[in-house]
Amino acid sequence: MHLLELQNLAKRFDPAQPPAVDDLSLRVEPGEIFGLLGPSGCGKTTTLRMIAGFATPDSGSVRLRDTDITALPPEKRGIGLVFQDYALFPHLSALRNVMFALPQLPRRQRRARALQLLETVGLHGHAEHMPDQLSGGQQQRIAIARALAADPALLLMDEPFSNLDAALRDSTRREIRAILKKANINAILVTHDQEEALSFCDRLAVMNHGRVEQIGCPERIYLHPSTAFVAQFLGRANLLDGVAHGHTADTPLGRIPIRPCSYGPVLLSLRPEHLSLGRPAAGCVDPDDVGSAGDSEHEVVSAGQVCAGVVTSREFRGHDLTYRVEYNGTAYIAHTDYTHGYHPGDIVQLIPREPAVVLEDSPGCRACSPHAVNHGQR
Ligand SMILES: Nc1ncnc2c1ncn2[C@@H]1O[C@H](COP(=O)(O)OP(=O)(O)OP(=O)(O)O)[C@@H](O)[C@H]1O
Repeated sequence: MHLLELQNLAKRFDPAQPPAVDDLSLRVEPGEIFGLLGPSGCGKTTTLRMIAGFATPDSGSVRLRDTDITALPPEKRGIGLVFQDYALFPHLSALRNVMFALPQLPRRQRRARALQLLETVGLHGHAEHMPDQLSGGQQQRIAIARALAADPALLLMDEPFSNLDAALRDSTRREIRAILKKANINAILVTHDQEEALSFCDRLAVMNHGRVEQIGCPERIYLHPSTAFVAQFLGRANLLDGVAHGHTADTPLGRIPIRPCSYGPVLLSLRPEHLSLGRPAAGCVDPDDVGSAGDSEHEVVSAGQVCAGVVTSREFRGHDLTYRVEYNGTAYIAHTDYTHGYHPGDIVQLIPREPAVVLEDSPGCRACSPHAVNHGQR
């Protein structure tokens, strides 16, 4: 049984505009922390609001533990909510903020249950503190304790870390993931922050224009993006046109390995960390000489040759270096370790270290087997 199943959900606010959510289907499994990731306006919050019952879908259904909850009011759904602004009562202590969410219990039990929930989120020792005596991360943990008071089947978190500064955001994210996992709480995180989604979620859906572009675990989506949008939204990507011949393709960088096996015109994604730089080999082409009159030796760059470009920028990032290299009018990005000593103006070879990924937006490409270009849900 799936924990949550969204089937063909659609929502349009303005008939003159494209739908905010367009035929969206996905499943969340028990025990999972699931992410909805995408740029601003792609429909993440509208999807979350339809799950919570604050927005009514134009069509489609929401099923929680095999029960259709599409028509149920929010308070009957058994779903908890955590917002980015915590929404704590400033005049109530941490304990009383949580007790407020337990009106159904007698006072003594309320106190005991609230203390238990504070313990779950690691704030037992802060029960009597007022919200303004707590850090943003601690306030968010109280908001989570409060959302867990009703023992929800699912916790929805809308950009819960975006009000925290960078250092606190990282540690709060780690702590809250550990809390949710330890207490076996199912959660859906909405975020536009790709690093947050990759590190916090077990699986995620990447959304664009109200639709799901790809669903899968973070590694899978990062290493095997299905579309150019996913490749570029999750980090940086070099996009290359090519013609595939099975496990290789002819591209502007020469003949390079690809995956999965394909034939015909392809669009490829190559992560910057999968492109390394080297000193140009003897006989490698100086880009300024390519096609220059009277230099027959260098006039044509043959397929299969790994070619040389010019370093146009070098960005030191501590753990690695980012280079921009211009070759034949195209800028390529390469991440290398910090021991590389190239500088703007240097002539370097661009060397793919991993196979480039064939994207589903490839024009007219044929996969070697029916499933080879299916990037799947997991
Ligand atoms: N109540 C509403 N009335 C009219 N249009 C709306 C309403 N809510 C959302 N929209 C529109 O629907 C689209 C999707 O909005 P939504 O808030 O779901 O996106 P999002 O991905 O959550 O964006 P963000 O990350 O900026 O919050 C946007 O174009 C938005 O302007």
